[in-house]
Amino acid sequence: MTPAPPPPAVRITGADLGYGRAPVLSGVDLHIEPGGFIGAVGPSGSGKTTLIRALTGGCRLLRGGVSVFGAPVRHGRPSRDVGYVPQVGAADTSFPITVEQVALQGLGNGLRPWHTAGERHAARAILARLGLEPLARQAIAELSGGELQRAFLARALVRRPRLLLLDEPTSGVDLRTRHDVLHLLAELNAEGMTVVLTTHDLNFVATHLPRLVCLAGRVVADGPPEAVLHPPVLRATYGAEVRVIHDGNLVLVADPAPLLAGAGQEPAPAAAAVRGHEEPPWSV
Ligand SMILES: Nc1ncnc2c1ncn2[C@@H]1O[C@H](COP(=O)(O)OP(=O)(O)OP(=O)(O)O)[C@@H](O)[C@H]1O
Repeated sequence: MTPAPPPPAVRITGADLGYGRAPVLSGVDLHIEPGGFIGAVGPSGSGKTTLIRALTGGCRLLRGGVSVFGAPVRHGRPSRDVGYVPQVGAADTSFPITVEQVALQGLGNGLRPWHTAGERHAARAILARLGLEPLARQAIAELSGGELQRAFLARALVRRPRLLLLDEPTSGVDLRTRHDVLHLLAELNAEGMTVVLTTHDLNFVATHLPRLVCLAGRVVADGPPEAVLHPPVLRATYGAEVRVIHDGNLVLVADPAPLLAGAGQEPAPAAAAVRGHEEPPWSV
C-alpha cells in the first residue's frame, strides 16, 4: 500500500474570514504545498493581514475550513508549527525587553519564570544566524527598523516552525535590509520551510517569488507572477487602470499617467517586473 501523501501546509476551503459578522475575505480557496513560497498583494484593507491571521487563529472563521499541516486552525490557539512576524510599524517597542528576551518569547516557557540552558542556546543560535548576537542585550526600543524586524524573525524562527508568516517584511526597511531578509527567506525556503508573506511591493513579488495571490475582499487571482500580473487582474485588484509595459523579456507594471505636470510622457516603471510574458492562464 502506498503511504498517504503529506497534508498541504495550508488548506483553506470555501472560507469566509473576518472579525465581526461581515466577512473581510469571502469564498477563499487556497492550497499551499509544503515548501511553497507565496506573496499576497492587494490594496490597503483588501484582507492581506486577515489572510495571515486566518493561519494563526487570529480572526474568525465564519464559513468553510482552514487547516495547517492537516490540523484545523483554532481561534486564539496558534499552532506550534507556525511562526509569525508582525509588521514592524504595528509593534509597540516601548516595552523594556532585550533582543535575546524577544527571541526567547518564541519558545514560551510554560509556567517556569526562567529559561533553561538549552532554550538560551537555541535563542543565541538563531540570533547568531540573523547577525543579531552583538545586539542580544540591547533594548528593542533602541533598534533600527531592520534590526527590529530581524528580532521578530528570531522570535518566529527559534522554535523552527514549518510555516513562516510575515506581514509586510519589505515595508519600512532599506534596500540592503530588504535584500538580506529576502536572502534569508530564500534560504529557509530551500531548507523546506513554507513561507507566506504580504507586501505592497509588486516589484518584489514579481522578481523573486514563484507564486502570487491577489486579494480584494476575495482571491482575485492566484498563480505565478508572469501569469497573474496583467491589467485586468490589477484593475480587479486595485480598482485602477494599470499599464503593463513589455520590454523584451521584461514586463513592467506602471502608473498610467504622470502625476506632476511637465513630467515625461512615458509612464514611470512603478511596480512590477515580470519575465517571460505569455497569454494569461488566470481568470478574474
Ligand atoms: N481586529 C480587527 N477588528 C475589526 N476589523 C478589523 C480588524 N483588523 C482588520 N480589520 C478590518 O479588516 C479589513 C481588512 O484589514 P487587513 O488588515 O486584513 O487589510 P490589509 O490588506 O492587510 O491592509 P494594509 O495593507 O493596510 O495592511 C479592514 O477594513 C480593517 O479595518
